[in-house]
Amino acid sequence: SCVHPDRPEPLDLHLGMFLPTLLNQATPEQMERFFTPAWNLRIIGTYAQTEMGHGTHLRGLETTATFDPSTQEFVLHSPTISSIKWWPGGLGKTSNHAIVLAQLHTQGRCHGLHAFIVPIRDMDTHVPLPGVVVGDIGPKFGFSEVDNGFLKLEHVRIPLDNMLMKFAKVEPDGTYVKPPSAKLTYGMVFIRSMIVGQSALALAKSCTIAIRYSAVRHQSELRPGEPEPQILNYQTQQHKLFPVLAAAYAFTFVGQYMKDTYRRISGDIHAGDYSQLPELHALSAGLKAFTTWAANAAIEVCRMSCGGHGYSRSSALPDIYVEFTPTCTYEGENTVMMLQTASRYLVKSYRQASVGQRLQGSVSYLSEAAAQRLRPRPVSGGAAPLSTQDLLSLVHLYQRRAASLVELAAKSIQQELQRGRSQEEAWNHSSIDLVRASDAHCHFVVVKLFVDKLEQVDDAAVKAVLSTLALLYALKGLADNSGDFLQAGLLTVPQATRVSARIKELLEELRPDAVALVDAFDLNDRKLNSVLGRYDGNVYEHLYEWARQSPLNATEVHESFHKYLKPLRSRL
Ligand SMILES: CCCCCCCCC/C=C/C(=O)SCCNC(=O)CCNC(=O)[C@H](O)C(C)(C)COP(=O)(O)OP(=O)(O)OC[C@H]1O[C@@H](n2cnc3c(N)ncnc32)[C@H](O)[C@@H]1OP(=O)(O)O
Ligand SMILES: Cc1cc2nc3c(=O)[nH]c(=O)nc-3n(C[C@H](O)[C@H](O)[C@H](O)COP(=O)(O)OP(=O)(O)OC[C@H]3O[C@@H](n4cnc5c(N)ncnc54)[C@H](O)[C@@H]3O)c2cc1C
Repeated sequence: SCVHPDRPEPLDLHLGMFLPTLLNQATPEQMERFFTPAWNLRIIGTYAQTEMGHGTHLRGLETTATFDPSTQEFVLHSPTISSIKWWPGGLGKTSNHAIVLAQLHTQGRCHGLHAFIVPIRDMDTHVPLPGVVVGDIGPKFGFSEVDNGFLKLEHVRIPLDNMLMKFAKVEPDGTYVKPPSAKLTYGMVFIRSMIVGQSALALAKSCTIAIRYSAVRHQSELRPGEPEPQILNYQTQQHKLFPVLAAAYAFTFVGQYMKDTYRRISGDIHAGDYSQLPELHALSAGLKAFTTWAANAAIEVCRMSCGGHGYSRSSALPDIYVEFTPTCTYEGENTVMMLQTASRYLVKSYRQASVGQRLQGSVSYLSEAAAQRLRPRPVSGGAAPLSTQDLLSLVHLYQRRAASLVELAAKSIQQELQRGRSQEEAWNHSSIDLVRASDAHCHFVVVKLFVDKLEQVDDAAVKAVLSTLALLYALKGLADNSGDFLQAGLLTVPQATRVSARIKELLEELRPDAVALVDAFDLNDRKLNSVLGRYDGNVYEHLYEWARQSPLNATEVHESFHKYLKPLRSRL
């Protein structure tokens, strides 16, 4: 992706959404007219979909685009205060165009959300155009480099061929031509797929900083009379950081898989084959939510594992957190994405498998589970023997947990319906189960992809240490979610005890390779921008140097002494 992955920038939306949306939804003529100047930064655009009143509920968006056949124009309008476009990155002060998502009205009928290219500022003076009220939405939790903005459109007219018409069309007489698939206008699959790789990068940066720092930080006493040990020798420190390290590798492989899958399926879509779009949507929505939630929590674990210095901006961990955390909200709020994966894919696949349909792709295990349900259950009914060494058996355990939770969610809906609830109410009263099912499905996909990746590793030593990481990732996930596995009859209490013991062994096994494993991410000091995570480990001298550079230290006596303290003293 041409987007600068390190720090948010005002051009992120232009590069990360405006250009890709043109590539996906513009006609060849529109590419000529808009893509070329946009590539040369003459046109700078943003993606204006969210409004003050709606971000998730796309069908509830209020901005209208009404076709006027007498002038061959669309009239773009914000009818209410809640319809004002709100949040788009780069909208406040940077962009001179916006791709505006609006409800299309033509010949007296509404045809739902479509994309329109709307000039918002004069190309030379950058002054907002007539009918355009635009500005910045004000300070935020972070993203201070980005002018997230608001946009109020007051009967702004744009030409007919400013509607992105690769799929849907409006004829000069106002006739609406449907797209080959209504789902093509949703978009956002590209960026959700890319965000999975961003989760991996955020984890790699955070655990590189925390593990390197834990190797140079000495604190307290392990054996009386001996020098203070590296804090990386404490089991609790390893228990915090090594699962994050394992997840960083896991998500790196998943991020690559997601990118490859996006490329493959979007290629099919451009060739007119839309059959894989549901799988791509479900996978990108689910993995975006799963990996961002996990990474978001892990960044904080890394920060707190660095003690006080972790809280200093010199560590870079506060900035990594502040810049990463909105990924759980934007591009599809995580809970909503998990519900999409469950409701629009997993439960639908479960029902198809229950009537004997052979499923493909990431849900093929549901067919196996359906066939299993038809076979007589073993008398023992107990959990199968558990190997804490055999990765393939662990993948199978995750698969069975996912199948069990999808079945539990589907049965919950059925029970709610039998209680007389409506479809919508039955789904809403099962949504906790639906999110759990999606989470388990994504967790299975991540574990499976990690293990599949090992098959491609030839170097025996590398394969051995990656296998140890994969085992730790799988067993830690099993321990953290043991309730699911116990409830599904996939784990016994003695087995759970063995898992905990095995995790401790793995932490010890990984200790000698921990620093080499973060060095392998090859994140140079400029990219890390962290005093604690410096490659040379020379933390204290650079921490002192960093503090000395603080603006507050520009003068020995700060002006506040003369302005406030001294006058205050004289009045006491
Ligand atoms: C890295 C660089 C950083 C670059 C820097 C990035 C900086 C951050 C920029 C942030 C930008 C943004 O946030 S942009 C704004 C992001 N906003 C969102 O993502 C909005 C989230 N909300 C939604 O997507 C929708 O409201 C959704 C939740 C899907 C519900 O919509 P609907 O009710 O219309 O749809 P449903 O009835 O649920 O589903 C109808 C059918 O459409 C399918 N469907 C739904 N969405 C689909 C989709 N996207 N693609 C394909 N198919 C889809 C479903 O599977 C259903 O298929 P069938 O079952 O077969 O019918
Ligand atoms: C830093 C940042 C940058 C952004 N950049 C852009 C941009 O460039 N362009 C753009 O168009 N937008 C952008 N957005 C907006 C973003 O896409 C929305 O904030 C996001 O889609 C969530 O929608 P919302 O804010 O309406 O939250 P809501 O949907 O109101 O979420 C609030 C709560 O309601 C819950 N909820 C909502 N619907 C359901 C449901 N159906 N079932 C269960 N629970 C539900 C959610 O889970 C959440 O807990 C950005 C946001 C941020 C924070």
